[in-house]
Amino acid sequence: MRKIDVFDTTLRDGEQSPGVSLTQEEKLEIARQLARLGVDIIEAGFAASSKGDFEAVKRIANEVRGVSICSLSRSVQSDIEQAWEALKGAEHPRIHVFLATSPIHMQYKLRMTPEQVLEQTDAAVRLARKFVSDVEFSAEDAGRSEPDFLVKVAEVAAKAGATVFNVPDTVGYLTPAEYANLFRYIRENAKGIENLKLSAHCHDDLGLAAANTLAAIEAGIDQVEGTINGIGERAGNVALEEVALALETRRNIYQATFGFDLSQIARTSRLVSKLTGMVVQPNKAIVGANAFAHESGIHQDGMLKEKSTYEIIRPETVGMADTKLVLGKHSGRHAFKDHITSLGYELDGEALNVVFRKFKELCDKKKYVTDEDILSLLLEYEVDSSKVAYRLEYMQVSCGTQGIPTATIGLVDDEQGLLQEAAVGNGAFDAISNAIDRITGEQVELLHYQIDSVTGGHDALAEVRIQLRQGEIVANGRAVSTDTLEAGARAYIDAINRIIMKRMDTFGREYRRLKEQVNLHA
Ligand SMILES: CC(=O)SCCNC(=O)CCNC(=O)[C@H](O)C(C)(C)COP(=O)(O)OP(=O)(O)OC[C@H]1O[C@@H](n2cnc3c(N)ncnc32)[C@H](O)[C@@H]1OP(=O)(O)O
Ligand SMILES: CC(C)C(=O)C(=O)O
Repeated sequence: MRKIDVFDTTLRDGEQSPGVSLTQEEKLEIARQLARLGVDIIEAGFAASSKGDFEAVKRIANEVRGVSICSLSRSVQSDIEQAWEALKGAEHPRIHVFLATSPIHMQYKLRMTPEQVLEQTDAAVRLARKFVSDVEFSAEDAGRSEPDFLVKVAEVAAKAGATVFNVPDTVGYLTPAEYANLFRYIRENAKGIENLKLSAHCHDDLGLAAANTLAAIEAGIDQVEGTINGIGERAGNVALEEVALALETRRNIYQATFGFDLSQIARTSRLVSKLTGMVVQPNKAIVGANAFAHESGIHQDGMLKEKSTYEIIRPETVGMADTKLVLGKHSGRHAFKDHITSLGYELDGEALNVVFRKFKELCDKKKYVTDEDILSLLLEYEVDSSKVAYRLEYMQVSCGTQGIPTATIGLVDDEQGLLQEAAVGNGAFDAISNAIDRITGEQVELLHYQIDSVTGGHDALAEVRIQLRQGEIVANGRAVSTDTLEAGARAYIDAINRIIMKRMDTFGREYRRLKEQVNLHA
């Protein structure tokens, strides 16, 4: 297995993401975690760019051991000197000098001729080599540079003492085949670069950063540059965790490794996301919240039977929590049953069908169905009073700032079928309860009405609890719905049904008492 050097630039190119600015402490914390992950070189910053960056590079150089610490530097004397000042305390210091080599950059940005670029490359690398034995030279915008000119730059850099020649696709322009061919071209045509390590540095402007990096690896390069979570200038850099896992999962193709402790990937990703404020998109490969989540019934069924049906990487390999079977509108009975079993419920047959149907209805109303929602459905099923008397068939409510609140209610009773009534009230719920009272003919007193949100958000389930009294009998009703008025109506009906249940039970007990008395006297 070929070992590829990993050059992490989360703290330099990653910090160039708009809006990201890390403190010294934060940079140090990330650098320590990168060392734990197993990167080979940490580009700690651009020492000459600001006092803060200088100090951060210096601290990381002094405090992080076991890895090379590097500072970026323009090909100018003062930048290189400052890089060295900052890196002095490092166990393995590297100075990374760069100069653009594409016609566009040379003409418009640097206002230099190709000859001047060659001269400055030579001078910059030679100066850096006076301070350190490890010097990387980057031909900025190599992706849009003339291959023959790059060959010349590589030769000059190698002769001046560079150890690494980086070929950045600075603007993410190349395709995988073009990038791979560029490396082959340089390796085959440049003279005296046998000891020069070739390095890939990809940006994701066309979403090709990972594909380009892998193509470069296939072309035999020695070093990969990238960032954690793919953060960086514009669309970002290649995400190192993606390449690491591609190498791991497709060893048969690449036969190369980063040598990472893969179990540190999730932790590193979370740390970088937290400290930079760059949120990881849920569907991001390897480290996104959905990367190991399965929502649809067919996939969940497959996962329950054999994980390899839909998973090419085990989440624990990268330190993520176990696979999530997310329950949603696309889930099936297998996954639903498995999930409620994990919540401590054993349902089968018709009972499972009833709760599963209610779950599907809820999924059509709510974006995310949480465990609390499911527990509410299960509770509602367990204590379903509609088996005793009334069930809500429909309700229609009219209310507003003007006019009288009015409710039309349709209840079903197994013996009498559909029963309908309308009523007005002081408010919408009052109108609803009056219409229900008309249908049931029950004389009840409302003792308590309480509404709570089961979960958060606009589509949260509302839970209504109601207490009613009829003479000596007090009964509680409870219901949940995404509609607060519907939850109120169902809770009210639930309480009435329980009053009826209790009354029947009381009559039953009285009947049994009288019957026992008659038997005693007989
Ligand atoms: C592809 C990359 O990611 S490259 C790294 C990009 N990162 C950064 O730029 C972040 C840090 N940068 C900074 O803080 C500032 O740009 C500084 C401190 C480096 C320079 O600031 P200033 O002196 O104000 O110059 P400014 O940034 O406006 O312009 C850049 C100058 O450097 C020159 N330059 C650009 N690249 C190089 C290079 N590799 N070597 C030498 N000179 C260079 C430009 O031609 C321009 O020179 P000019 O002033 O003669 O026209
Ligand atoms: C400085 C170089 C390596 C760079 O960041 C780029 O070209 O994208």
